[in-house]
Amino acid sequence: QFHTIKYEDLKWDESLGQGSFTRIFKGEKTDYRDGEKHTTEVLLKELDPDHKNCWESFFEAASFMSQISHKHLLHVYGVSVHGDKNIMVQEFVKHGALDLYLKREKSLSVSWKLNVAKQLACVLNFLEEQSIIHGNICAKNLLLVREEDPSQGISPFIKLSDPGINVAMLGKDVIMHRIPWIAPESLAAPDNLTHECDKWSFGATVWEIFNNGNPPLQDNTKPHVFYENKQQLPPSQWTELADLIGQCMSYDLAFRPSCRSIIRQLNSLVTSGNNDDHTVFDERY
Ligand SMILES: N#Cc1ccc(Nc2nc(N)cc(-n3ccc(CO)n3)n2)cc1
Repeated sequence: QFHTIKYEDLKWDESLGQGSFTRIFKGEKTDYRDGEKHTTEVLLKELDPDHKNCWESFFEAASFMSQISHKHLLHVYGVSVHGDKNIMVQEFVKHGALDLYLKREKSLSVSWKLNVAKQLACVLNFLEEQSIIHGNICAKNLLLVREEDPSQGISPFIKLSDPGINVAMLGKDVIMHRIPWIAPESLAAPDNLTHECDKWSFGATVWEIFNNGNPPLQDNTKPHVFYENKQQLPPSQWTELADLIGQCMSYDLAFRPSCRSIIRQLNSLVTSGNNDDHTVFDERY
């Protein structure tokens, strides 16, 4: 269910950091087509050898990404296994993960943020139509293919990355670190994710996007208390935005909006031009 790539056709360049249980490197893959040698720039995502028991879930994520294609879904070329190394070979996305970009770029406009949120809603809708659950939607798993260039009228372009190791495979402590992105009902039953779980995570991710990648919970917050007390993330001063995030992050999953409603509400959140000046979240959060 996915393409296997020969280890000797891969070349490792610089390390680009690490996700949870994985290390990522810039690299190249070589393939020989119609007698010619083609070299492609790739992202090599290595599963940590001390988590090799998760290799099935790691490759499940790869096959998940290989089975469907959408303009806002990351392309996965295939996988390579060499000794105790499990490697997922992905398209190299120029500007990397959105969580770091949000933290770095402090003056992103509200229309930039709205545009990115709409792209995420679009791929969320596509996944729901394909009855596919991602299970790990967050700014860390959004990749920035193209920066905006207002002078050329070029808007940002994002892709959703693979979901990584299935949350059911992860220990309790790791699941705790997924609060507040993981839906509350998934804490108790991480092995039966629903489309509603992805909507909860969508709400938390939109919150991140509009909050410049600031951490949703203060370090001193005990994660499980947040759900026990049915707490919400600090609301935006932009009421319509706060309402949408609040609907997606309903503790009662029946109250979470359909993807169509999410898209409709995002489209009605027109940037009335002047809301770029006032802060959508006040600075103390
Ligand atoms: N400096 C810098 C820099 C770093 C990465 C990229 N590119 C890229 N391409 C992908 N296909 C996936 C990722 N990821 C990054 C985190 C995760 C975790 O999921 N993936 N980064 C480009 C520049």
